[in-house]
Amino acid sequence: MTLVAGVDSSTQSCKVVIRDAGTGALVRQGRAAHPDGTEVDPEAWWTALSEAIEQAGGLDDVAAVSVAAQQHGMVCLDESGKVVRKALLWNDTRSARAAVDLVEELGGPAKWAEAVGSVPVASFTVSKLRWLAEHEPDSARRTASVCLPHDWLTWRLGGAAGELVTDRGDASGTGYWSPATGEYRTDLLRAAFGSVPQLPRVLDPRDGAGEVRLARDPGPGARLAPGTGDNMAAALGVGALPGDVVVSIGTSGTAFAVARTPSADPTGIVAGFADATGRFLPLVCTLNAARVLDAAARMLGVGLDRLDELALSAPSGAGGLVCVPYLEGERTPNLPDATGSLHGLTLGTSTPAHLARAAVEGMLCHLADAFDALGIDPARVLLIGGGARSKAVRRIAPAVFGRPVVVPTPGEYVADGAARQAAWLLAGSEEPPTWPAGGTEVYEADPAPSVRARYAEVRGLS
Ligand SMILES: Nc1ncnc2c1ncn2[C@@H]1O[C@H](COP(=O)(O)OP(=O)(O)O)[C@@H](O)[C@H]1O
Ligand SMILES: O=C(CO)[C@@H](O)[C@H](O)COP(=O)(O)O
Repeated sequence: MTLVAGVDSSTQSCKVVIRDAGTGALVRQGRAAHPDGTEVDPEAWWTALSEAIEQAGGLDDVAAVSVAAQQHGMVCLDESGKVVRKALLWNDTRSARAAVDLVEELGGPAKWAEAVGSVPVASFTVSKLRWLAEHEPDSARRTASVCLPHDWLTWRLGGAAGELVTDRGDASGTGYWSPATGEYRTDLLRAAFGSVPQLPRVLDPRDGAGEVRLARDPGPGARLAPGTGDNMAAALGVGALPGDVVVSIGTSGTAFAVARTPSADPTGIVAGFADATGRFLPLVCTLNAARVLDAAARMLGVGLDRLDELALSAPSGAGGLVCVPYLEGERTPNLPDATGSLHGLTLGTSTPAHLARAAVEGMLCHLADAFDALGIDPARVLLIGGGARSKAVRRIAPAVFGRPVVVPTPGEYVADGAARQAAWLLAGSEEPPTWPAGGTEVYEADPAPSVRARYAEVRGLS
């Protein structure tokens, strides 16, 4: 049996799966937590990855490894390859003003969409680099190269030697690489940052990224696949086909689809990303998703299972109580300084059950807005991510989305997608290897348009 490893280094944690390259069967797995916060020393990702690998039984018998990670994070390295400052993550909104300035300077959002398929908001690497140049000029001066979390972890796995590499999917989240032309827009980077640091070489989906070289293992190691952004890996892991929309409820909420042609939304709501197979991945991202449920459970002093029970015991629409869940500011709509709010508190709705229901419905209405913005009438809506483990989410989602939702067996689809990419590298085939599809459950419910309507009424008041 030939083994492959897939890594998901996402916002809250690092997960490693080890699978049979031929059948896709899960053999071993491990996970470790990431620190809280929107700026993180990349060394903490390395520590978590090492712990998760150890827990998964090591890589000694693994033939290929691929790393998928949270998109957009700004990792700046100096001449000697040392990290210049903590990485600013996708959900760090200090670069919001920088994004506004960049959009204005290029002549408006449509110009950016045309140039790189997306319009910068605080999340994009290009906005973070502008922020760095303006607020920490010393760090900016010491920055010899810039890469993304998955690029940096891949480089570390390769022994922190040799060139930095990335892939189309993750490069498309920088704001200075065009999915339509497949080229860096160093002119945009220079205009944003004042200079052009060294950038990772963008690999094709089937290229190799070297070999794993860990200090304790001086011999030839496993082959490294290009890796990709976590959403691109999730599309591969869940086996999304053109015609599907995937809704992921992780730290971020995302709605995305596999497309054959690049997109360029001049409103900036849909980011025109590339995927990990040579296709494209139009995507809408929110800053607030699974952690809305964590916050509601914390406020109620209960665990997530009890939150589910409470939410399911309350009436649809929570008696008019609506939660607008902008707890970390928001990216879609672009309201970086927004806060969350509750509308419709009465004596009747002041109960734990109503609050739990409002949190679940508010989070889902927010995601349904993201789904609508994609403008796709899909054959299937697939619900994945940590939040899809919630019974209340699975039961209420079809009512809020107004259509059935397909919930794949809870699993680590980002890490699985990375593992599939690693198996693809070994196979050398035209398309990724086909692994048997896992189980799914279809959830159906009567549509509840009044829940969406009430949410739409109050969302602008936040
Ligand atoms: N049963 C559950 N009910 C609700 N939320 C859950 C459940 N299990 C996990 N989660 C939430 O999912 C989130 C983690 O999801 P994940 O997709 O791993 O995030 P990320 O990839 O962004 O780190 C956490 O906020 C966690 O509380
Ligand atoms: O910024 C985006 C997508 O553009 C986020 O989806 C990040 O990629 C973080 O993902 P999770 O940690 O929530 O999976």
